[in-house]
Amino acid sequence: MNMCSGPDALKGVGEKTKKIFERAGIFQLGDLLHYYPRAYDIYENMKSISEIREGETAAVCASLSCEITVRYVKRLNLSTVILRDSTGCLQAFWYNMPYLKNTLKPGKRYVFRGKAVRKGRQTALEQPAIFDIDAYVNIQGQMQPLYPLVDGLTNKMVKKAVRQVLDELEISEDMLPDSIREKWKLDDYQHALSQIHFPDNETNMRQARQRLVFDEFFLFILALRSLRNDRIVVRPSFFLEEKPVTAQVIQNLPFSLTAAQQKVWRELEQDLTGNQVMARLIQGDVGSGKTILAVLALILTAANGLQGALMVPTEVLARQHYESITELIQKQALDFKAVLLTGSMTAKEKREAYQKISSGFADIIIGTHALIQEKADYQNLALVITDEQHRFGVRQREAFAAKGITPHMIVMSATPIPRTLAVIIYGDLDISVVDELPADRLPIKNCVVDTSYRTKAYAFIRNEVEKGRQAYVICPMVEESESIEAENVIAYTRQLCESLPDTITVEYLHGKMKPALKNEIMERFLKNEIQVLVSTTVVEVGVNVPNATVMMVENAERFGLAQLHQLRGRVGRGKEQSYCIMVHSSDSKKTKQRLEILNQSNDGFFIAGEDLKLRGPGDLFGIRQSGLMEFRLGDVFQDSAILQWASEAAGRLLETDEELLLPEHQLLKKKLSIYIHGGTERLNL
Ligand SMILES: Nc1ncnc2c1ncn2[C@@H]1O[C@H](COP(=O)(O)OP(=O)(O)OP(=O)(O)O)[C@@H](O)[C@H]1O
Repeated sequence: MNMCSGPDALKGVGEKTKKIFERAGIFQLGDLLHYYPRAYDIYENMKSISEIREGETAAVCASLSCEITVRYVKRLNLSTVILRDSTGCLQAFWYNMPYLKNTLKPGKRYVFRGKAVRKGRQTALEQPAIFDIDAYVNIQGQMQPLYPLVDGLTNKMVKKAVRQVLDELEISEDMLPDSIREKWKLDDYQHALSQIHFPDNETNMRQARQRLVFDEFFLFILALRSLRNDRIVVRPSFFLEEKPVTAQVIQNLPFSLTAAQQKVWRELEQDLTGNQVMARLIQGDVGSGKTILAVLALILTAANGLQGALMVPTEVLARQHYESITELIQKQALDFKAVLLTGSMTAKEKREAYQKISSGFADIIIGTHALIQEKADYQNLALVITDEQHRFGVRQREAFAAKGITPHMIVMSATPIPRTLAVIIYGDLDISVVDELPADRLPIKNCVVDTSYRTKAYAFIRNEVEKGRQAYVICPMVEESESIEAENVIAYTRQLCESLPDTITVEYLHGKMKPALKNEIMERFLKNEIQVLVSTTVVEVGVNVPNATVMMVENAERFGLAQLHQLRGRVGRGKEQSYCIMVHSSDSKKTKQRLEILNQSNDGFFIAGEDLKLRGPGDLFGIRQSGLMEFRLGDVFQDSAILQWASEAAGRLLETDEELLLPEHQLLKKKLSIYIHGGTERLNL
C-alpha cells in the first residue's frame, strides 16, 4: 500500500466502496490527504438532562428507563425511548434504526449526543449518536472533521480512511525550503496535514490551514511566473494587421459601444497587431459587455486569414455564443465561418468539426474544453479567448503550448477583484478593465425576503410573464448529493407549476441533465417558449437572455455574495426594469446582514469588499466568496494576506534560483512540474 494505491487498498474497502470514493474524486490514497474537512464538530462536554435547552446539540450521560418501542409513522420506522439521569427524563427518538432495540440495554448508561428539538409539548433528542462513556470521554472537547460527502459516502468512512493513511503511509518531504517556512512561520507539511484533519485545537488547525493555503497559492504563482517567462521570449509566428471590417461591425451593431468598451477594444487591437504574443485579461462586471470585445478580436483574426477560438466553461454557453456569433455573421453579411465543438456532440459531428478546423475552413471556433483535446488540430490558430480563466487555468493554457501553438490569449473575467490581488493572480497577464455598464440599463431592484413571501413572489413573476418577460428561479446546489440537487429542482418545478397558471411554461435545468436536453431547454428559454426556468447554478456564468427580468434565488443564504452577484447578473441585461428576489430561510442576523449588502448595491467591487469586512478573518470554512478559482482551500479574497506572502516568497525564490536548480528545490520543482503539466502523477504525495 502506498500513496498511489487505490482506495481499495484500505482495510474493509472493496470494489463497491472504492467506486463511492471515486465519485468524491478520491482515486488514490494520496488524494485523501487533500480531501479537506469542510468544517469541524466539537464534542461538547456532557450535560445533565435538566440543563438541556431546545435547539442546541447536546451530549447527555443517561440510561434507558424502559425498553425501546418501535412503530411505523408515515411509513418511517420510529424508535422511541425515555432517557433518565439523576436530574430528570428526556425522550430520544431515531428513524429507521429498529435494531437499537436489541443493542441498547435498559439500565446501562451511555452517552447520547444529538439535537434537542421540540416534539409535541416536550423537548426530545433527535437521532442521537450513541457512545460508550469511556469512548466519549476520550473525544470530549476535541475537534472532529466533517467532510464533504457524496451519495453513499459517510463521514465515518472518510475519517477512518484518512486516519489510516496518516498513520500508516509515509508523507513526502516538505517541498518548501526552510528559509520560506521560517520567514512566514509556516507549519511543517506533515504536521499541517495531520492537523487539518485531526486538529489538537483551533490554533493548530488555523496554522495548518494557513500552510496548506500557502502551498496552493505558491505553486499557482510559480506556475504563472514560468508561463510569463515563456511568453516574453515568444514572438508570434504570424502577424495581424488592422482591418476595416471591425470598424464596420461596430458601426452596424444595434448599440454603440460604451467608452470603456472602446478603450479596451483599442488596447486589444494594438496588442493583436503588435509583435509580441498577447496575454491580456479583460475584467468587467457582469453585463458590462465583454462578449462583443471577444467577438471583435475573433473577427480581426479571421479577417487576417487566421483562426481564433473561444473556449467557455459550459456547453450551454458555448452554444449560446456560437449562435449569437453566427447570427452576427449572417446579419452583417460577413464572409467568415464559425464552427462549434463541444464534448457532447456525436462522433460524426465532432469528426466534421475537426475536419473543418484542420483544413482551415473554420475561421472562428467556439467550444468547451473539447477545443484543447488531442484530436483538435488547428490549421493556423492565432487567438484563444477563454472565458473565466479560473475554470481552465494554467494547465489548459499549457495544453495549447504543447500543440506547438503560441496564440494570442485573451481571458475574460467578471470576478471583481481588487487591483493589488489581480496583479498577483493574473501575474502573467496585462489587464484591461471595462469599468462602465451600457447606458440604457436600469439598476436592478432588489429585495431580501423570507419564505413567507413566496406566494407574493410567484404573483410578481406571473405579472412580469404576462407583460412578456421571463424569470429564473434558482434552487441551491446541495453539495452533499448530486441526485438530491436534481430532485430539488424537479420537486420545486412541480410545486411552482401548481402555483402558476397553465399558460406559463415552467421547466427545469440542472447540471446532471444530458447536454442535448440542457441545450434544448436553454434554446427554448431563449426563444421565450419557456417563461420560467427553475435551475441550479448552471446558469451562473455568462448566460444571456436579455428578456429575462426576474431572478429569484431560493435559500440565498447558501450562496457566496460574489456568486449571488453573478446570478443576479443574468437579469438586467436589456432595457427593461429587472428584479432580484433573494429568499432566505435562515433567522440568523449575519445572513440578513450579508444579503443586505447585495440589496444596497449592484456593484461587484463594492460587494466583494463589504462581504470581506463582514466575515472577518475568523470565517475559515464559510461559504467561499469565489467558487471560481481552482484552489481547494484558499480563497483569494479571504486569504489575501497569504496570497501576498506567497507572491513575495515566489519572487525571492526565483531571484536566487530562477531555474530551480539547487538541490533543496528539487522536490518543489517536481511538484511544480506536476502542477503545470498534470498527467498521471498526482500532487498528493
Ligand atoms: N454598449 C452596449 N450597449 C447596449 N447593450 C450592450 C452593449 N454592449 C453589450 N451589450 C449587450 O449587453 C448584454 C450583456 O453583454 P455581455 O453578454 O457581453 O456581458 P458580459 O460582460 O459578458 O457579462 P457576463 O460576465 O455576465 O457574462 C448583451 O445582450 C449585449 O448584447
